[in-house]
Amino acid sequence: APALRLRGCGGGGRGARLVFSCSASSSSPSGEGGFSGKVGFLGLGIMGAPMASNLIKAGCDVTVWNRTRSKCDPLLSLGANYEPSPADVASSCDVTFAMLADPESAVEVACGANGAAEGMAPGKGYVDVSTVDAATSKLIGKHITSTGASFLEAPVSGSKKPAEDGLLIFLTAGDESLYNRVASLLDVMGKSRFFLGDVGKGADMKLVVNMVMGSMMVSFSEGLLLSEKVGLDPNTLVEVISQGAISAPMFSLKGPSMVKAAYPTAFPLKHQQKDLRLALSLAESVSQSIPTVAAANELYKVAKSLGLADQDFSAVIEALKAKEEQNK
Ligand SMILES: NC(=O)C1=CN([C@@H]2O[C@H](COP(=O)(O)OP(=O)(O)OC[C@H]3O[C@@H](n4cnc5c(N)ncnc54)[C@H](OP(=O)(O)O)[C@@H]3O)[C@@H](O)[C@H]2O)C=CC1
Ligand SMILES: O=CCCC(=O)O
Repeated sequence: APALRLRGCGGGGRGARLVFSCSASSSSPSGEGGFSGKVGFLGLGIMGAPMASNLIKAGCDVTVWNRTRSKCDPLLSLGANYEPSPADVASSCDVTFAMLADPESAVEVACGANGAAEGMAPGKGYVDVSTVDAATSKLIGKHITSTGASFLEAPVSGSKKPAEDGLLIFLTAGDESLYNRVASLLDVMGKSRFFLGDVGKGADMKLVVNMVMGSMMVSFSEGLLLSEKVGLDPNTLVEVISQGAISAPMFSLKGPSMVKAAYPTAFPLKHQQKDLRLALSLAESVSQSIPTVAAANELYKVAKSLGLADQDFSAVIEALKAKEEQNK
């Protein structure tokens, strides 16, 4: 019998809440209340590959596509099917997930030539788990729903390791019946899910979370460098922080390698900068001032110009080091 597992489920509508419930479907999406049908997955990068892999391992019938074809191979070895375009995946599957880099690629894959919308039809669903802004998500949703299919945005909190471990947090919004239909699939890939209302609310939540994270990383970087400059061991700073009120897994996880100037990529710096850019635009849309985020964004831009776009976002500390050098 499948093991019982605690899962957090966001309540519906406005003011979503975290309600814990027991789910008996941690390892299998099929069964009562589960998903029966074919699942498509578009975009097999750092996040998409382990998410699709977990669906396959849970027994789902998965069909994959990725712009760079070779990234499909490990999934095909696990038993996935392949289709040569997003449209072909969408037309051969009941529900299709997409995990793309940014707004431009998410729109291209969903709405472009041979895009997923071309393969959509009534009864099918499209779940975009990429991090994009609300306007992009609404545009994609409009294309998908114009075919009679349903649309759910479901960006995720959690990085490479939670994706591998099936411990992501889904921030969903859009079609609530599609949300309920794919709940068991989300539970294979994640540890909790929130339904936040109309399309755009999931994207907004994701950008707010990531803008906090991006600024935290800059502040942490400044602390590491200052501690070293005043003769403290930055490793001790990491340890002290880990025991106090500002303890965060991110600091404990990334601090030791940052001290060694190593930035193995879990969350690419270029994506963090994209999220800060989108968060700044979100804040602008409601005349909210977010000066700390604006300053952090400038540092990520400097880091990109130093050739660090594909390193982990913790490499932003190198932008501070470069500024130090300039000031000498
Ligand atoms: N990494 C992380 O920790 C997290 C990332 N995210 C978000 O998830 C999304 C994916 O992130 P991640 O997996 O890390 O990113 P990657 O850069 O590893 O993967 C990006 C994916 O997008 C595809 N892609 C890029 N441009 C195009 C295009 N023009 N047409 C078609 N496909 C394209 C890539 O294809 P190809 O292989 O051909 O390049 C690849 O499959 C991003 O929105 C990111 O912000 C969210 C939570 C955590
Ligand atoms: O978008 C990336 C989020 C990374 C994380 O939540 O650890």
